[in-house]
Amino acid sequence: MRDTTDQARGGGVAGEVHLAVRDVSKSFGAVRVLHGVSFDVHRGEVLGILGPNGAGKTTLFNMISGDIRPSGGEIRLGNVPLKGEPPFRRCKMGIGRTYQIPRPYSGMTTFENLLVASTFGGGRSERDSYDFCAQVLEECELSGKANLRAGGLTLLDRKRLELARALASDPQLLLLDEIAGGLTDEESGDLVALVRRIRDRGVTIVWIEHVLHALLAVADGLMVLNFGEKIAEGAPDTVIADPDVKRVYMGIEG
Ligand SMILES: Nc1ncnc2c1ncn2[C@@H]1O[C@H](COP(=O)(O)OP(=O)(O)OP(=O)(O)O)[C@@H](O)[C@H]1O
Repeated sequence: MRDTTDQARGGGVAGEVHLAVRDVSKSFGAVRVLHGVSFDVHRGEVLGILGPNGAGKTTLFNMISGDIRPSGGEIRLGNVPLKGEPPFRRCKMGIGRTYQIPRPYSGMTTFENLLVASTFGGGRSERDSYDFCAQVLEECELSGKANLRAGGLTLLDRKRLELARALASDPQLLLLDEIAGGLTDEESGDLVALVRRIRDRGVTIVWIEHVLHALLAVADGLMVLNFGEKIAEGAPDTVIADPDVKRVYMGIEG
């Protein structure tokens, strides 16, 4: 049985603010990486985050997941300030994430990787985890790979496993960091279909991605970062037509 209530895990009503980021900044020593970034993500929404290399996108995720602390500002899950909550608590509160470079336990099987995420990350009992992880494997089209060592999987399957591990903690807010990078068009199409299925279950998704067509296929809204500052936010069509975005992100002079 879970040791956290649905409310404590950020359970709530579709459409309400699920994640609130307010005036968040981060500096590493004298290097300012993010400055005064604010945005909301509504429950059930898919927000895509774009920005050139080094814009501060992953740093933002690291602060939401609790891997690093902001230098200033506030992050709230619903109405709950996340300040002071360590990553494992945030995971139990319903925040799941993937890493840009997949981080499976390579010596364990695919299924064992999910069990670890489900029991330690999601707080499920081992007994409950077996059925739950089998469902996640099926959803991520990894059932046939359940007993293979994670270290021997193809790139697509490693990306699927990275996503499956995040899902095994049963998140209500899922942070995806460049899961389509390096895949063929067909493979990234499969991944988009999977992200849509997860969204259709009501999971809120924030997706950092350079593969624009993958993001545009599923995002309800886009936000663009450049040199640590938000330069655009809104409906996908409006954002990609924005002259600043074209110049900065796509290298097109308007
Ligand atoms: N722990 C750290 N110490 C010092 N500098 C860091 C640290 N983490 C990130 N940075 C710097 O912060 C900046 C933003 O990095 P970040 O990884 O957030 O960018 P990004 O937008 O995710 O880029 P990419 O698209 O290449 O993944 C970079 O200049 C990076 O070198």
